[in-house]
Amino acid sequence: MATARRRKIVAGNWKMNKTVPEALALVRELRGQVASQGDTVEVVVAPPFVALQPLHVALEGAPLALAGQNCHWESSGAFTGEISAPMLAELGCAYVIVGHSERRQYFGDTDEQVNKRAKAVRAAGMTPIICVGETLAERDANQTLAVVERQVRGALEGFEAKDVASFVLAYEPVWAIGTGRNATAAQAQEVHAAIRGLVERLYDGETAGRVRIQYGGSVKPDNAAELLGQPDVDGALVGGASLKAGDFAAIVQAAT
Ligand SMILES: O=C(CO)COP(=O)(O)O
Repeated sequence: MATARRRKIVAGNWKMNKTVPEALALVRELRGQVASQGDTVEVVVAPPFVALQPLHVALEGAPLALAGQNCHWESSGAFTGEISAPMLAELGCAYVIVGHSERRQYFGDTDEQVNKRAKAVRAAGMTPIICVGETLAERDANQTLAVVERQVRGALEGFEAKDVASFVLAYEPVWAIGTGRNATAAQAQEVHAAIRGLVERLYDGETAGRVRIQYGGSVKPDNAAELLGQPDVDGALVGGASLKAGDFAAIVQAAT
């Protein structure tokens, strides 16, 4: 497999948190704290949709990219309450998270829908951050690699190597999300290596060497360095700890 030098990517998934004034205050703080890491680590924030436009303006020239937390697969139409990929691109988003386990659990997102969303993101010129991960019951039943493989295959269906090489995959074990119980570095590395191996089988070594794989699930300042130090862990997708500038900046620092 090609040993490409992958630039680490740390993204904050704010989920349904922060009003617009709170979002502006958080990025104002963050901007100062992550400014110097901008070259070695890519830093991304994914606020609620309503904060995207004000943050787009506030982040002008800052080393912080914007992401949407989800999008619909059609570009427009009668889909009340939905947001399309071109709408997110217009607001300056470089990334869109698709297939987050909360979408799969609470809103019924299927592998096929995740694939359609990822295609819409790519077609709009952005990069999908495709989330996969097993539940505790699946891990206990030794199904982890089978579940993750099914999700990755489903999400990547119909994509070519050149697309996938630029994508971000995020391994987020469901049992580690918001629980304070992170996967150990060894558990994360095992699944990340399996995902990279699968990308090599589906595409080629060059693509597998370039695709970036984030770990997510209770990433905090005190466990980030060990997780991010694993050879196949190319960044972090951070929930709770991304809501505090100091904690998020410390995780970004751990990625440098
Ligand atoms: O779901 C996550 C990021 O997408 C992880 O959330 P926590 O960091 O709060 O566990």
